[in-house]
Amino acid sequence: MRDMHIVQERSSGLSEQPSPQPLAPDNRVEQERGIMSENLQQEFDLSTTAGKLADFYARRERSFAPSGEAAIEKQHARGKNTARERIDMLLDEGSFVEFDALARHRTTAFGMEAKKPLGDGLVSGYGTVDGRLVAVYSQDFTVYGGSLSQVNGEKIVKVQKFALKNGCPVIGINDGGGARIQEGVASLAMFADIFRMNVRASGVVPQISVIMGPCAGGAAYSPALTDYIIMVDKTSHMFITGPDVIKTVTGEDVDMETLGGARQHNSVTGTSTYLAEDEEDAFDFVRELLEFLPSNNLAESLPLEHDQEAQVCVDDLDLDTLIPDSANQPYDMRAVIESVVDDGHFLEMQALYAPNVMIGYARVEGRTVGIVANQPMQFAGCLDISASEKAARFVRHCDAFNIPILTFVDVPGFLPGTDQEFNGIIRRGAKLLYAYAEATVPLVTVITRKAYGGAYIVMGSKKLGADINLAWPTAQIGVMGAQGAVNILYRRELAALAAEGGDVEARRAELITKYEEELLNPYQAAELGYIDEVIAPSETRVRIISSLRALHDKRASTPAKKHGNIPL
Ligand SMILES: CC(C)(COP(=O)(O)OP(=O)(O)OC[C@H]1O[C@@H](n2cnc3c(N)ncnc32)[C@H](O)[C@@H]1OP(=O)(O)O)[C@@H](O)C(=O)NCCC(=O)NCCSC(=O)CC(=O)O
Repeated sequence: MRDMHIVQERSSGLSEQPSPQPLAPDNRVEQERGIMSENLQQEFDLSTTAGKLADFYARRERSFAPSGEAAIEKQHARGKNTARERIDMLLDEGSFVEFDALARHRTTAFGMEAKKPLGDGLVSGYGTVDGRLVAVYSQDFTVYGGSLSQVNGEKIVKVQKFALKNGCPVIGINDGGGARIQEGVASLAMFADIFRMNVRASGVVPQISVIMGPCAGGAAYSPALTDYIIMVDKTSHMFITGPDVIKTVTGEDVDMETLGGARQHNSVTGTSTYLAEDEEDAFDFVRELLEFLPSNNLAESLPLEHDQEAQVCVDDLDLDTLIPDSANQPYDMRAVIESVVDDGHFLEMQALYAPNVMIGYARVEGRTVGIVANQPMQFAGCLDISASEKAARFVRHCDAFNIPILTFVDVPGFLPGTDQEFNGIIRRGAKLLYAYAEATVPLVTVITRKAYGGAYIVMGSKKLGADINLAWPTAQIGVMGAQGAVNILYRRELAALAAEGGDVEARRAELITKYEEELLNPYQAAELGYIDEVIAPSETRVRIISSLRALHDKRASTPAKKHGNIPL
């Protein structure tokens, strides 16, 4: 019989799967066997069973710190945890089962045969988070700077395949110097295998990358192919070419933090999903994210207990006074989201990037929903290139993993300007159209105020495929805002009035009021069936509950094809 840890599960409220049984012995067991580290280098009598076991335990013990204690201290001094400590921080206690702990590189170049640390710079295997299976790998910076070798690349591919076969998320913890220089193309080629597996797994199992050190060159492209990238403030850096190469080629001076620090990738490039304060915060975020996600594209995310009342309650009434009388005055769309989801809890993704649109997860009656919402507090909620791409990728992710999407609309249009036009808003804004139009998951859209022009169509409109479209009495659904419409429709009349010396502004104001009353409301859309129901704001939570109940078993089919051709 084997000695094993008792697997201690986090108490999460999730219904739990049987956990894998860990094999790694704890220290007490090792002590009883009398083979603690001071004895590790001794010779064993391999002609006896006891000697073979002692030799095995010694090898395994060595694999836990392949570069020795000094290297671990150096890693700590950098403000970073080791590859193993990180896995322990992420997984349920004692649940980690390691693969390939005894793997070694096969390179002889540059005297490398003299240094063949066990595990070859990567700790990998499987374990559980909140009792649910995950595959994991973690680069060990203490071994050749965590660089990617042929052997540790094969280890990564092994856990990717394991995740794909067993339908579990795969989490990669990155802390490495890219391709192992001494191995040349043997190392480079492994990137291709890893990228291909990233692409095969895309849309099948959730893929999460946690960046906890350098992640440069080719190494940056594997995280880029995954669904989420979590970066730790100050200690993580991603870039394709580093400061030295940039200086040589372009003459630009740039430091690591400015080039590829966590803040840059969270607020400017949109590469990162979450800016973690420290490593603990990063893993807290990953665990919470995993709670919202299904394990694979054929599974549902696990429902949690909830105490939602399916009828309007006192707290719901706050929404009836949220929308300002003036259409130009902003309000916080987050208040709408928080008032309709369970416990007011919204886990926002990419909060620092393109904040004019918010994306993230919440629950309704205990079940995961994806949320896409214009934010009138930022650029008046306009859609621009960054917001369109951010929301498009999220919609496609939710669709791939069967997560219903709630869309909250207050959008005055696409952001005007030559900057947007020259940077390709036609092509890049079309991504969001594409994403909504191809989505087959339940789609529920609520228009709170402005829904103008093409942006109205994009944001989960009825004809684009949404299942249930709701609007508040404050909704303004039209081709454009009143000012712009009046200036176009009555240009001649207003010019003639100006030439006669008449009161142009008074007439303009009169025409604006007429346009607003006749066309900027939800009722024309409701007459045409593009809005299924006009509801009081306070009825929104209850109506979302009933909509999602009704759509739970939605079936939708799409024509057979290899794949579409989304504008990229
Ligand atoms: C990753 C780093 C920023 C970390 O800098 P630090 O100052 O923190 O640490 P350091 O330089 O002392 O490195 C720690 C140990 O790791 C080793 N080391 C670092 N990177 C390595 C690599 N790619 N291959 C083999 N060993 C490597 C160092 O020699 C050192 O070994 P020891 O402890 O024995 O002294 C830097 O080492 C670095 O810039 N490395 C090279 C990155 C790179 O250019 N990679 C190739 C990318 S090309 C690629 O991936 C393909 C492509 O893009 O096309």
